[in-house]
Amino acid sequence: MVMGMGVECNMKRPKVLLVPYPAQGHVNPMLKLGLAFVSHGFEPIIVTPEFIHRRIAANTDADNGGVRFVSIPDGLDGEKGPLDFFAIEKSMENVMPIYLESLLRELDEDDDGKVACLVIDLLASWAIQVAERCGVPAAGFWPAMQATYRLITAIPEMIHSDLISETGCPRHQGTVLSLPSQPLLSTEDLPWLIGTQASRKARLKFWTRTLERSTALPWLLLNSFPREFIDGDGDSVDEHEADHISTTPPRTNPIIFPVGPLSKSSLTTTKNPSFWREDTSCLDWLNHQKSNSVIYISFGSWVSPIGDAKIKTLALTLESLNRPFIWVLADSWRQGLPDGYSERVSKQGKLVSWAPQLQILQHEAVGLYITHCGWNSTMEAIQCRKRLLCYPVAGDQFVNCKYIVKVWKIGVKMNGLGLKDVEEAVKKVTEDEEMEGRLMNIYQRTMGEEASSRVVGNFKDFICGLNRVQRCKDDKTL
Ligand SMILES: O=c1ccn([C@@H]2O[C@H](COP(=O)(O)OP(=O)(O)O[C@H]3O[C@H](CO)[C@@H](O)[C@H](O)[C@H]3O)[C@@H](O)[C@H]2O)c(=O)[nH]1
Repeated sequence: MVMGMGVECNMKRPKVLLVPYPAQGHVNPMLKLGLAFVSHGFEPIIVTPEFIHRRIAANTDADNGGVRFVSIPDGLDGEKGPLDFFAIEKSMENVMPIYLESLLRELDEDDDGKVACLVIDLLASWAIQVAERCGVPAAGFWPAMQATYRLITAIPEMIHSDLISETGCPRHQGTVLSLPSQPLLSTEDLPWLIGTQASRKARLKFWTRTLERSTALPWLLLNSFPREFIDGDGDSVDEHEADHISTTPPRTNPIIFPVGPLSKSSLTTTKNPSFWREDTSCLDWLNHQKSNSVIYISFGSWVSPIGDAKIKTLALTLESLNRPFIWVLADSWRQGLPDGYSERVSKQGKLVSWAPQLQILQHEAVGLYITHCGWNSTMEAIQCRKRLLCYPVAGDQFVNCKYIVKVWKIGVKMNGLGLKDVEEAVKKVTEDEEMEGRLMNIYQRTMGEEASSRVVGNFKDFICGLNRVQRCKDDKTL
């Protein structure tokens, strides 16, 4: 199934197939990347599993600026409710590859232009083997910070130095890790430490397989800003207390091109492809609130629910804070709310299932953002210069939180969701008079003129590399 309009053009345009991991925080930046390819004369096609395709088709009215979306069968029943990480992994490993392969071969034989390249989200590393089988060049895509990428590439070294076990468990609680030019992280921040012992083990296996497959890639497009590591030592822990992971950066392959943050693409105003219908009524409500008064709360799209008990605690906290709020809470998470809660707070706040997040963050009535520290949300908050109250839940969010709190100092980590925890954090961020200036600094560093021109240059360098490979390929077939 195909949707979205291709750019009207008679010339043959080489195609680029973009394969995101099927989650909102991955498809959004992939679309922006696709738009960058459009501006270089390519025809980008984003390939998603059917369950995602159906959601985007039902909830997004926007034209995609010349990027096409194409679906492939996934063998999943997305109607039944949220799919978990392992169900999606099973589909990616066992069902989707043959369909991507036949789509790729079909498109490559198309008279309108051959497939020049696949851009593959490293969390969808299954597609690397498909590209290899079809003899089409492939670039990796890393949707988050380079710091997290380095942490993942350091897995073999961490096992070797006995910092973690073969199954990914930290050997000692509270061990501090030091990667060159990065803030000190603790072994508790490792991205695969989610859920039960068995799930942690399975997630580490997912990452080691990803690493093995990605060594074959010549390029990696990174959804982070150039020079991420320039002042990376915000923590004051004595270096000697840290366990060093000395061999990083360990690999020369792939060549890394920082082309982000793709959430703030200067190329276009094309909207994100929403998986859920946005409740825009909160924008009108915001217009009636005082400047800087509203707290926005969202835990992104791809977190295990924080659980009924925590939802109840946060609900009561928000009510007691007596400040206006907008809380993104999917219907499936609402059973944790106290009885009659929605009616009780209907004057104070708005509960929405899915929000126009960027527009909310851009609004002057919003003063604070309680966030799970997903990478796109973090960059959107910086774009809108909003102070952050951090409550990381899973994956890379702990690393992002370290940067927000310790390196850039534009937010505070909350120790819990109870009234005292949240009140303390609110006090700390609002009383910090220098935070405004630091937000401006990190905005300039990530999205200012110099950063933007480096991003444009990096993307051009990548395209030059791709064209060189294409010329070699063409020469060989002559
Ligand atoms: O009501 C909402 C809530 C979110 N968003 C958008 O959805 C995206 C969410 O992205 P992100 O903040 O990165 O969160 P997740 O969707 O949870 O992203 C997953 O993918 C990211 C990129 O790899 C990781 O950093 C996160 O930890 C992981 O959970 C952002 O663009 C938001 O603007 C909306 O439009 N409306």
